[in-house]
Amino acid sequence: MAPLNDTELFRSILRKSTNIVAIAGAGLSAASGLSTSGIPTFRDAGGLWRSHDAMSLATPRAFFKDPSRVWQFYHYRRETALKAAPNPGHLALALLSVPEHLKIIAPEAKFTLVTQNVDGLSARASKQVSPLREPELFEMHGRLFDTICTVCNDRKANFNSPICSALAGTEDNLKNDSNIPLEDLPRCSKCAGLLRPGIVWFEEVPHHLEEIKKIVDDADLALIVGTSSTVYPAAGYAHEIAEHGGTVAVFNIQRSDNDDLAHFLFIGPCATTLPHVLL
Ligand SMILES: CC(C)NC(=O)[C@H](Cc1c[nH]c2ccccc12)NC(=O)[C@H](CCCC/N=C(/NCCC(=O)O)S[C@H]1O[C@H](COP(=O)(O)OP(=O)(O)OC[C@H]2O[C@@H](n3cnc4c(N)ncnc43)[C@H](O)[C@@H]2O)[C@@H](O)[C@H]1O)NC(=O)OCc1ccccc1
Ligand SMILES: [Zn+2]
Repeated sequence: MAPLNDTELFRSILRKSTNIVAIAGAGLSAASGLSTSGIPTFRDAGGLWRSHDAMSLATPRAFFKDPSRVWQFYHYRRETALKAAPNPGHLALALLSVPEHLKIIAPEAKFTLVTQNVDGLSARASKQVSPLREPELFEMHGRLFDTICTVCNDRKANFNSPICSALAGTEDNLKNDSNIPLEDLPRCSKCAGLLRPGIVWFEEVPHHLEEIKKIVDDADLALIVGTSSTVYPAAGYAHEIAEHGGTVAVFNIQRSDNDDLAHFLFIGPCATTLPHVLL
């Protein structure tokens, strides 16, 4: 059956739901960048950064082969995210984490946000709408603003800009790589070992898989927001929820792989559709 975009009907199902989970992707942050094109999604610009395929840079092999290049890639994304701010889409989802608000639109429900984004904008949105509360948020692919030591495994939050002087200004050069010596790349304050970004790269196991599995198993309503649903295990959750009789609502600027199993499809920029449907 073709997915519906009947907001009233969706709201009646939302009101009766008990376990709501949102699965978010790069499209949620698309509207947050300063430049008109916002924060590029992986697909924007053909998924390229400089002349490199962004996904091929997001692997342990790429990092250990050329840490200078991969650090320039993540430095560029850190600086872009630092200049960005949560958009109304982030805020609409963050409000679902506020019990007083959730009680109004879904009296019996629990809400959890699972994001594939590493830009930290959903966490910032939650801080904005409820400063004192730890958001029900799982950043399953890691955080741009975490570092991990490749020697002693120390994980730290690091919002320094630039994260090290050798990377300063490289974010503006969208053409060529500069070859930064290993000793000038971000180093561990404990053992001076080489730091890597606190990101889950391809072939690496995502975070919080156990907790997320329980939430997906219990979910009776899934909001699939701004994702092409091409990367697993995240891309499989909507299927699992539809299979056990849950309702799936897709929010995307265009048709995407998950539409065939969607009960609701809200086409448009999710910074507009999410507040419109949820608030
Ligand atoms: C390419 C794909 C086929 N490969 C995988 O899925 C691989 C391999 C694999 C595992 N299982 C499989 C099963 C089948 C096939 C392959 C696999 N998965 C892995 O390697 C995972 C790890 C994957 C994580 C990799 N790291 C990321 N990110 C951090 C890095 C970084 O950010 O640099 S993935 C990264 O890419 C994905 C990009 O997708 P989207 O976010 O959806 O972005 P995209 O640009 O594609 O689409 C944007 C969408 O938004 C829409 N949009 C745009 N603007 C708007 C707008 N304004 N409003 C609304 N919508 C909008 C567009 O229309 C579009 O639909 C995200 O997940 C993102 O986090 N690890 C793993 O499997 O480990 C082993 C394991 C696992 C479990 C248990 C034991 C062992
Ligand atoms: Zn260390």
